[in-house]
Formats: sequence, C-alpha cells, structure tokens
Amino acid sequence: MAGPYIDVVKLTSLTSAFYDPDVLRSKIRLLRDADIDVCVGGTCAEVMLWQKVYPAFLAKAGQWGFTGIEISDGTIEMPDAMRREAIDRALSGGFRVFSEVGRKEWSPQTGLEDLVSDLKRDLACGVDKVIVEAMEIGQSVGIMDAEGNPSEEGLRALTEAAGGSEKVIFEAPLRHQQEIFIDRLGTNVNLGNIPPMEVLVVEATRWKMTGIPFMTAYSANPTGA
Ligand SMILES: O=C(O)[C@H](CS(=O)(=O)O)OP(=O)(O)O
Repeated sequence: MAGPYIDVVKLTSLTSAFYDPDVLRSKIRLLRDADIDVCVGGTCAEVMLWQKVYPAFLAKAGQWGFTGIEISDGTIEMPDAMRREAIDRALSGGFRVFSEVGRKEWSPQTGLEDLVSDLKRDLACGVDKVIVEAMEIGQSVGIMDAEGNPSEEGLRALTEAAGGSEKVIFEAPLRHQQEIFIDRLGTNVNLGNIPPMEVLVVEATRWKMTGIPFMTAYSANPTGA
C-alpha cells in the first residue's frame, strides 16, 4: 500500500540472516515487483568484512535478490582502503551502494567535521547516497541532540558538502525530526529509518508542509485510489 512512497527497504542490521528462507524470498520478490530496492543492513556487511567473508556475502546477497548494499563503520574500525575496496566490490557486483556516516555509540569520531569528510570521501568513491546515522532511536547520535533535534549546523554542513540534499539520506525515525528535515530541506528530502507503519504518515507530513490542499493529494494519488 505504501509502495509508491518508498525507494529503498533495508532489512536492518543482521535480521535477514534469521528469516525463514521462503519468507525472505517472497518478501524480496514483493518489494522488487513494486520497484523498490532492497538493501542489507550495514551492520551485516560490517560483520562479513570483519569475518573476512565479504566477497561470498556479496554473491549470496545477489542470489537472494538484494539490490542494495550498505557500507558503514557503525560498530567496527574501518580503514579508508578497506572501505573503498568494499564499496568498489559492491559496485562491481551491480549493487546500488549506500554508505553510512556516523557511529552507533557516542565517540569523538562522531564530530561534524568527521561526518562531513566521511561523506565527501564516500561520494568520491561513487556511492549512490550517503546515509547520516541516527539509528532507530534517533536521539543522542550523529547530528541529533538528546531530544532528537538535528543540529542546524549539521544540516547545513552536510548538505553543502554533498552539493544539496539529493545525495543524502537522513535517518529520522521520530516525527518531530521528520518535520524539521522537511521544513529545512524541502518536501522531497530523503528520510531513512522510517518504520513501515509510518510511511504514509511521513508522506502526509510532506504534503501538509507544502501547504498543498489535501484534495489535490486525493486527485493525484499515484495508487489511483
Ligand atoms: O544504522 C541503522 O540505522 C540500522 C539500525 S540501528 O542502528 O541498529 O538502530 O543499522 P543497520 O545495521 O545499518 O541496519
């Protein structure tokens, strides 16, 4: 039902390893039939790199029908050369490659300057889009403060570094922060970590904040309903 409003579904973290195979296959098929990319969680790729089985993992992900790979260093240290190679291999394997900047725990490495230079490095490596880490909690991580408000300086610096917001996906699981991103960066800003049940709410928020009368939304509804 929410398909027209979704570009990519991430089977988060390591969860795809624990699906019943038939369920995983049919879920991926359903998403692909709706023209939605399906991506493996970044933590999963981190584990595969750490265990030195990354090439086999890419092959398997392709066989399952995943179309996206996320390269992150949320839980492991990843030298630049290793990151570049991981991105290159995924690109050569025909995947859409998303990278993620920011760590899953507070550390000096989550400073804004590091996020900006990591974003620039990854875009130069040819990733499709760079995800800004906010996890599923959305608070006290990356550019989010303890209440889940993104820093204005962070928004500005990251979008400037990316030449606009088109190449950036801001993880924004909380409603008030979704509104802030839409207000500051426009209706079509890429938002990530939207729980499946919230997709239509986010779409309605995008419309609400453009000020377009909802009757227009009913007429333009791409589902034809
Ligand atoms: O980085 C993410 O957004 C996700 C979910 S969380 O950080 O575990 O809340 O992790 P990922 O491993 O990229 O799916």
